Amino acid sequence: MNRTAMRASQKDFENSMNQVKLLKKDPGNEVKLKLYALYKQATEGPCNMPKPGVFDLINKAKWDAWNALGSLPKEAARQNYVDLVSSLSPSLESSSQVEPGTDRKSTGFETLVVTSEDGITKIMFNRPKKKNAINTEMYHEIMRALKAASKDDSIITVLTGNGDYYSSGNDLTNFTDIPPGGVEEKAENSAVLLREFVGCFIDFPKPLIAVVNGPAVGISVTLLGLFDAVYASDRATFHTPFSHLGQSPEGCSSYTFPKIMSPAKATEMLIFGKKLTAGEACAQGLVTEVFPDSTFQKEVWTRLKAFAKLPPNAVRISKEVIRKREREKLHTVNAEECNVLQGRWLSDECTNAVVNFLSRKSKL
Ligand SMILES: CCCCCCCCCCC/C=C/C(=O)SCCNC(=O)CCNC(=O)[C@H](O)C(C)(C)COP(=O)(O)OP(=O)(O)OC[C@H]1O[C@@H](n2cnc3c(N)ncnc32)[C@H](O)[C@@H]1OP(=O)(O)O
Repeated sequence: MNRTAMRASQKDFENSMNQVKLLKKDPGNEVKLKLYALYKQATEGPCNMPKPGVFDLINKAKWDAWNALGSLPKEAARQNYVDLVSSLSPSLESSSQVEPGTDRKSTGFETLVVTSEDGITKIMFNRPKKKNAINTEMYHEIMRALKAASKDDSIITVLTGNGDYYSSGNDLTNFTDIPPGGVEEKAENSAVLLREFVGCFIDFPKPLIAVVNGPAVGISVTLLGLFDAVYASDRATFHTPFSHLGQSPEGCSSYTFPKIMSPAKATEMLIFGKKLTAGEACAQGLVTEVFPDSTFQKEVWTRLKAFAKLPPNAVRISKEVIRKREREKLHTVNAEECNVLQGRWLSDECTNAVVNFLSRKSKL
């Protein structure tokens, strides 16, 4: 039906708003911005809000889209909204039909799938469409899952990723939701969050195993220095491009990496951003063993199930004996790294790198 000659009623408008919620496929940022702008124009009229600051990327993009509609009348905006939604209709389907393996809640977590069986608690990053980038919610959920795993009856805990990536590290959109207190407050809160997050890995009482199913970036790599074993597919790569991002090492890697792989090799990774293959990471001691991707899951899980049959108290006590001497030192290093990073996040070097990624000008 050609709706352009018609005037959309309030009911049509409301129906379209409901249809948007049922979109199966993400229509993309450009369409979402258009929908947002038309909705605001249809309900509030022309944009007369103050322009958001340069760091507030998402709100600035929304403001730009709304402001670009100028003095378009409310009725016309309502009609354009209805037309735009109806043009998206091929992708309108019930949200219950979402395929498995997408970013949907399955176990009380939005960003993780956490399962426990055969003496193993598995924490799987579950944002495959975003390469398992760690957003603020995921930082909190990982901490919650680790705290629960430390108390459950499993013998070992495993972290892995859903999809083709292990994790692409910190979600760079974490830089965009700036609170009323401004970017300084955001940096301060983020340093507190990061310190608590890394602290959960330092204090974890059971063997912590990484099953690195694909490329790993940033904090998902640095944390590996705090794991008890790291098994990697030969598809995995290990990349810590902190200087490129105007940032500095975290996850205690400024301390663990030089110890694990020698100061010079750690420098190549942490300062110069050298990306290691799984084989190279194994040669440097960061990875315990590499498996061909075709047999990776089968071989690793067979091995982990055997580990999980060991006597639980012996396993836990041995981990304590191996790790306890280092714990205090690691907490000190963690605090220092977070402190330095807090300053880095406010630097032009970091801001430019994040803006370039978010405006699609750069990728690693
Ligand atoms: C003011 C202070 C606030 C600070 C808050 C910080 C809190 C704690 C920080 C702790 C310190 C951590 C540091 C790090 O981890 S540094 C590493 C950061 N990661 C990156 O820089 C990776 C960026 N991603 C890429 O370069 C590429 O996406 C990648 C090479 C990983 C994959 O490329 P490919 O072409 O294969 O795939 P796409 O780029 O198309 O990716 C698919 C979609 O996923 C989105 N994506 C992927 N990674 C990230 C990410 N890290 N952050 C945000 N979004 C990510 C990508 O944009 C695509 O999305 P769309 O489909 O919507 O376009």
